[in-house]
Amino acid sequence: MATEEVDAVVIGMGPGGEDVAGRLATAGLDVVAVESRLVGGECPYYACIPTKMMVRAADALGEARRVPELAGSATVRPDFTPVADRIRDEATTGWDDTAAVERFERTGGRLVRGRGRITAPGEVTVTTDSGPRTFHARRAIVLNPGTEPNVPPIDGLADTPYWTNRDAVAARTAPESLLVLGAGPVGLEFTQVFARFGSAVTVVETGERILGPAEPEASEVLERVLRADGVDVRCGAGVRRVSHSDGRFRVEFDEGDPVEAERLLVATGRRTDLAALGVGAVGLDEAARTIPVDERLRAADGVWAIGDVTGHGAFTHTSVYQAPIAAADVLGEQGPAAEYRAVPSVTFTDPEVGMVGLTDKAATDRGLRVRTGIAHIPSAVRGWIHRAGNDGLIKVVADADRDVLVGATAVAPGGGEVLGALAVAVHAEVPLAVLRRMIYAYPTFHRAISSAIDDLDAS
Ligand SMILES: Cc1cc2nc3c(=O)[nH]c(=O)nc-3n(C[C@H](O)[C@H](O)[C@H](O)COP(=O)(O)OP(=O)(O)OC[C@H]3O[C@@H](n4cnc5c(N)ncnc54)[C@H](O)[C@@H]3O)c2cc1C
Ligand SMILES: NC(=O)c1ccc[n+]([C@@H]2O[C@H](COP(=O)([O-])OP(=O)(O)OC[C@H]3O[C@@H](n4cnc5c(N)ncnc54)[C@H](O)[C@@H]3O)[C@@H](O)[C@H]2O)c1
Repeated sequence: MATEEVDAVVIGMGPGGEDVAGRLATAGLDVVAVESRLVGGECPYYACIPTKMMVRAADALGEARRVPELAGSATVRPDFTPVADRIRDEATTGWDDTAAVERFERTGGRLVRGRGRITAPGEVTVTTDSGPRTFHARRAIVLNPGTEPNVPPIDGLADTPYWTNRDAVAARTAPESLLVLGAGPVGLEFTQVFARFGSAVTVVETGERILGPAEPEASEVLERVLRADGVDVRCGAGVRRVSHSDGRFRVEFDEGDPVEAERLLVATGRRTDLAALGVGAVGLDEAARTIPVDERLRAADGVWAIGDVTGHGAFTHTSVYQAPIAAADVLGEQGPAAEYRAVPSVTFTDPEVGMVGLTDKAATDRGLRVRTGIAHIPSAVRGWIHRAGNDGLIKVVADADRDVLVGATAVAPGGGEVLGALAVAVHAEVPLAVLRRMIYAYPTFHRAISSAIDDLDAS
């Protein structure tokens, strides 16, 4: 088998891989991109985009149900078909990546469909349907393998037709009943969507609260809202056994009664497989979960890594933030280095949970002298006007020694949008004195930021 000489090989065409491969090819490099599934990765076909189409529809149902409290009457009869059609036709084109492949090939790059593995320094071997192909990358190997759903080793689970996010986004109907394992962002977005479409949903979390890494006050608000949506929320619950018969799942717990449901969604986090990627060949730890990278995304000599696998936040915006930095470094160009003090994230429930920087606990664990302030949305003017669906709060975390915000959480209608101002404050390390004297539009949800900062002063 002859080795093919190229300038760069990109393994994995997630959002970041697609970006970096396109940039390198546009710059004139001979680029081979290796993708085993769909060009574009998890986000457009199985994650961000289809789930947010679901969320948009579920939000419309949620708002319509608030009409009686605010504006007369409305009859809501949920139908999942428009959502399923939109995901199939608009978001994923029937899970077909032709347009993305053509977009990449227009940059001059070549796509090789198959699984890539580093087989020696500078060498990638791709297992394709027509046999292995080996490439020698003169300048760079860029790794963007993303993550796979993590399926816990629960007795019986592997033998059942459980769903992961990849199955749930392809649903044609909302199940009559759904049991969700895991109350992280994935589990909670699906939980609320299907609950609002009429499924009887139970969400089971081994941790002591939902959305564990968030501020506890955010978890509390969201749990209350989910319960009001009719969701059975079970925290601190150990699953002992899962079985499936006659079209129904049965889940047994370490304590308490078993639960039966038509569908079971496993949303218990993500996993990587660095051994399969062959990173040991370039001196990296194959047993690790993530690939450590420097501020230019360098992982080893001639190897860069971007996206979820770097462990800097499993978000599309992280992957596409890192991609141009890595591409510039491969091309030997000057440019800004990666900084992660203000990585934002939004869990797109209603209310949205926007977070940036450090939580109170994370800042305290780092040894900072922390002060926090909270403003509750229902008692802010806009929240009071909003009434139905006004659950939420803004919590700010300040470094008392430097008088800047190091983290913030916005749980609110449009909490992800409210987060924008807080993300600027944390990223740019805007002095608290400046945040105190600026003008916040009246009556907006984001005006509650100034109340949270006042609360900080009072604490
Ligand atoms: C249900 C869900 C909802 C989400 N919602 C959001 C959201 O709203 N906002 C947000 O920012 N993030 C969201 N995320 C996270 C987001 O999907 C990821 O962070 C994003 O896809 C970026 O991942 P990535 O670039 O690391 O690679 P991925 O998108 O995971 O793509 C990696 C690609 O590499 C390929 N690959 C892997 N190994 C190999 C190999 N050896 N050879 C060839 N190809 C390989 C895979 O097939 C895949 O296509 C969500 C995730 C899930 C699961
Ligand atoms: N809106 C967004 O930006 C968005 C949306 C979805 C996902 N994501 C990203 O995708 C990643 C994966 O999300 P996720 O929610 O799958 O993972 P996660 O790791 O955030 O949450 C998984 C949850 O499952 C629980 N769990 C683990 N084992 C369990 C078991 N056996 N039974 C019950 N619960 C169990 C964990 O305690 C945890 O709370 C996240 O890191 C997030 O960054 C982002």
